[in-house]
Formats: sequence, C-alpha cells, structure tokens
Amino acid sequence: MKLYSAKQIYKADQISIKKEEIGSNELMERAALQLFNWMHLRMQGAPVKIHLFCGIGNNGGDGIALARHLVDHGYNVEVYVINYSEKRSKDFLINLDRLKDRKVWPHFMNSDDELPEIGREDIIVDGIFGIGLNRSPDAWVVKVIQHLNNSQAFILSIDIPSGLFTDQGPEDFEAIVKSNFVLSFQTPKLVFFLPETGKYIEQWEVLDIGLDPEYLRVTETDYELIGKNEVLTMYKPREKYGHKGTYGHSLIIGGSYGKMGSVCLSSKAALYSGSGLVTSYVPKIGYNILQSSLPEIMVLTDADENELTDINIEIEPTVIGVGVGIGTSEATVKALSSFLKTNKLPLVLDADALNILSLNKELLKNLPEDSILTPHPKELERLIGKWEDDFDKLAKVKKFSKKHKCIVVIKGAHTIIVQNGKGYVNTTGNPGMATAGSGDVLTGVITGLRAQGYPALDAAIFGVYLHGRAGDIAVESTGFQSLTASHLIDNIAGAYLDLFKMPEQPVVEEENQPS
Ligand SMILES: NC(=O)C1=CN([C@@H]2O[C@H](COP(=O)(O)OP(=O)(O)OC[C@H]3O[C@@H](n4cnc5c(N)ncnc54)[C@H](O)[C@@H]3O)[C@@H](O)[C@H]2O)[C@@H](O)CC1
Ligand SMILES: Nc1ncnc2c1ncn2[C@@H]1O[C@H](COP(=O)(O)OP(=O)(O)O)[C@@H](O)[C@H]1O
Ligand SMILES: [K+]
Repeated sequence: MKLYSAKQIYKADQISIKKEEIGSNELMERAALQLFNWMHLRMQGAPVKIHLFCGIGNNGGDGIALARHLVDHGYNVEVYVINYSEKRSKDFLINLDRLKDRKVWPHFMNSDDELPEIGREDIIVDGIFGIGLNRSPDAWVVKVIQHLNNSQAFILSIDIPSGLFTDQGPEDFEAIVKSNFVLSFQTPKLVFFLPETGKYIEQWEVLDIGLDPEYLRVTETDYELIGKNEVLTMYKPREKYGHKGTYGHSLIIGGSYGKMGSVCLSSKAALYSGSGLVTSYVPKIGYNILQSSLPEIMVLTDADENELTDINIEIEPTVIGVGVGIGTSEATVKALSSFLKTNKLPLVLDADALNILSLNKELLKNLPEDSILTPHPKELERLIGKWEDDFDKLAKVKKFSKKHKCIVVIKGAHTIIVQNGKGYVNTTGNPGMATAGSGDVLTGVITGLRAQGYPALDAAIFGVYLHGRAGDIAVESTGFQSLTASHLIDNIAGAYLDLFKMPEQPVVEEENQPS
C-alpha cells in the first residue's frame, strides 16, 4: 500500500474534484459520511456523550459535517470550535451554516476560555488539525490538546491526530493528540509507523473517500506499507523437480567464545526459510555445538579456537550472512577486512560486522552491490551518525544506501527497508520480539531467501515480513514476555502457511439463508 505525502493527497483532491466535476464540499461530505457510517455501525445509537473538537480548516469542516449527521441520527453531541485562526475554510463555513440550520450552536473557544468537562466514558472526536498543520499549535491550543489527552475519554481522530505533521517530525511533543483510533482518509500516513510519532496512534483504519484512482495508481510514493498482499507477489513457489541445489547454499559466518548461540539461530533460520543447504563458519569452539544441535547443517571452522581470525572459505555458497556473535577483537577485524576485500558473493551483514564497518568506513567500498545491512538503532547510529528526528534518520539512511549501493534494514517496531530513495515499512511483528537473538533469526531468514534466488530487495522485505509474522503467530501461545528467538524459528513455517490462508468468511446464520 502506498503511503502518500500531504502534497500528493492535496493533488489527488484537486484532480478528483476536477475530473468528477464536484465541489470540494462534496468531497468533504463524502468524508463526513464515511466517518459517520463508521461510528454509527459501532455505536448503534448509544446515548454516549460525543464531544467534537473542530478547527477552522477542512479537518474541522469534516468534524462539523460529521456532527450534523450525528445530530440527524439523534446522538448526544457537543461541538467546540477551536478558533486558532481568522482564516476559516470555505467548506468549514458551509458546514457550520448547515449545522446552525439544525439549531446546533457550537462553543467557540478562544485563548482564555475555560475548558469543558469531559467524562471518562465520553467520546472525543478530534478534528482540530489535519494534514494542513504547518507549524506547532499556539500555547492555548496545546492546553486544549493536553486537556483531551488527560480526559481518559476515547479519542477518535479525523485523518491524523491533531498536532502531528504529515511529512516531518514534531516540534512539540506536548502538542499532539494521543489517539485511540485514527480514521485516515485514503491512505495511512508515514508518521503512524515511526518510533517518535507512532506512539500517538493506538489503532488506525483507512476510509476510502474515492480520490481519483488513476492518479493514485500512477503516482510514485517515497514509502510503501508492506503487508501480505505486497509480499505475495514476491513469493517463489517450490518447483516439483527442484532439488536442494535449486534452493541455494547459505553460509553463515559468525560466533566467538560464549556467543555460538547466535550462529545456531541464524543457521537454523536460514534452513527453515528454505535454503537448500546451510553451512556455518565458526571458530573451532563452535564445532561440536553446531554439529550436535543442528544435524542438517554443515560446519567449517576457523584456525582459531575462540574467535574468527582468518575467513578462508573453500566452498561456493550462494550468499553469505556474516557478523552474528563475532565480536570486534583486533584479529577478527583483520579477518573480516581481508574477507571483504576479496569477496564477491552477495552479503547480508549484521551485528558486529556492522560495528566493524562503522569503525573502518573504508571497508564499505568493498561491499558487493545490493548487500543487505540489518542494523538495530545503536548499530545504525554508529554507521550513519546521530540524527535529529525520524525524518532526518530516514534521509541519512537513504543517502547512505545510495552512496554505498546497499539495502539498509532499519530494525524496530515497524522495520523499514531502505533502498536508494525508497522505504518499505513493515507491518508485522510485536514487542515480544524485543528479545535476545531475534535479530540473529532475521539475518538467517534474509540469507536463506537470498540463497533461494530472491532478489536482494525482495529478500529483505519478505524476510522482515516473515520474521514479524512468525513473531505474531508465536505470541499467541507464548505471550509477549515468554517469546524467545527460538519460537520465531519454530513459527517461520506458520508464517509461510499463513500467506495462503483465506480470510475467514463470516458465518451466515441459518434463518438468514435463502430458502
Ligand atoms: N484530502 C482530502 O482528500 C480531503 C481532506 N479533507 C480534510 O482536510 C484536511 C486538511 O484541511 P486543511 O488543508 O484545511 O488544513 P487543516 O484543517 O489541517 O488546518 C487548517 C489550517 O490551519 C492553518 N494552520 C496550520 N497550522 C496551524 C497552527 N499551528 N496554528 C494555526 N493555524 C494553523 C493552515 O493554514 C491550515 O490550512 C484533511 O486532514 C482532511 O481532514 C476532507 O475535507 C475531505 C477531503
Ligand atoms: N517492539 C517491537 N515490535 C516489533 N518488532 C520488534 C520489536 N522490538 C524488536 N523487534 C524486532 O526484533 C529484532 C531485534 O533485533 P536485534 O536488536 O538485532 O536483536 P538481537 O541483537 O538480540 O538479535 C528486529 O528484527 C526488530 O525489528
Ligand atoms: K485531526
């Protein structure tokens, strides 16, 4: 699913209005009707108090139009207009008049007005600012926003939580509505998925207001949201006459004294994601550990007992996943450096391989094109330097990816895969995965996919999706706290099977069936 910018949404608006020969107020009416239908379906006329806080732009206009529909259906409504500017939008005014026609008189709130009482059982509709926010709200509007946040009432935001910018980081974190639910028009916004701003959104849903499909189809976006539909197009079915050679040979290079578990996890994950063959390259100390815990996997050893000192591969793997558990000792840095200088095979780099690259940036030029780097936030900071906010981080990663012709997997709650100027935002995974070794599993999954012939970008995107989905399936039986990296591996199978599960059909009750 594409994630459109505010500029693109405004453009879609204009094009739709022109093509359909409708007024902008008709588009607002469509939006308001969708909002109303969504609420009405869930509330079924319940006499709960609904407080609608509306700005003076089109987001406020949506709120005012929604209020009219709610009033027409007998809901218990209180409307407040947050008068933060003299410049009221045309469609806001049209809808304000329509509301007044129903003899509903909003409370016009200015800077020194008292804040209304809101019960914790009430519902708040947040229509103060939408995608038109272009500077931080004034202090008194921040107070209103704080009042809503402190009320404990359920907050339903129209389009975007008020106070969040659509395409830049927040200036004032106190000035953002904490939404329980966002009904976002036509597209979710990128900020819903970034660590600094995603926490303001508990749940979201898209309302299709019928913006011009042609424009939406041909418009390229900087970000895409990755769900099942997107990865299904990447999936490579197993061939009837395929053999283990068809599905590639993954080599996992890693480990040091006390950190052999990471290699076990990566190697096993490569196998479970479908790699035809898997070999691990480890210090001698790892030989017995790997051979006895993973019978399907072959093992090669370094000359040294406890750490990697000389990466000397005598096999021809399809792809190499390198870095888990290797540490950053002088000998290992040397070994990795000389390996990178001669290696031409596709790479997935993780953990200390990334830290070694950060300390020896000249090595980056030795990475084969389309190498996949999988940093967690700390490793990323070592690679690209500190960032000001999430948008600055994304801009820096894009620059890095372009310069070094590599793919960067920014791990997090919503992992973002970046190649060149484009980002792919993952939707699977859960906080149970914040546990030791879950990154090692991801390295193995991506390496295993690459071995099977998935192009680098697909391997990264699909791998992150499968890894998160495995976590989502696992958490149903483990709970968040007891989820471990091994559970992720055990559920890679479930994640694959889930790709082809049909959504459950609603059960038709007998008396409703046609006779
Ligand atoms: N995009 C669409 O397809 C549609 C959009 N609609 C609504 O229109 C919204 C956008 O409306 P607007 O462009 O009118 O913008 P907003 O309603 O988000 O903001 C109102 C206006 O306030 C001003 N402003 C921005 N930041 C301010 C600040 N900190 N203090 C004071 N004033 C500030 C700006 O001039 C802005 O245009 C969307 O979020 C959505 O809710 C709907 O009406 C239906 C169609
Ligand atoms: N809150 C979360 N929600 C979803 N996924 C998460 C969350 N926390 C961590 N993860 C995922 O778990 C993995 C953690 O990787 P990493 O930090 O490298 O772990 P380790 O070094 O222990 O292997 C990443 O793939 C990350 O996206
Ligand atoms: K809003």
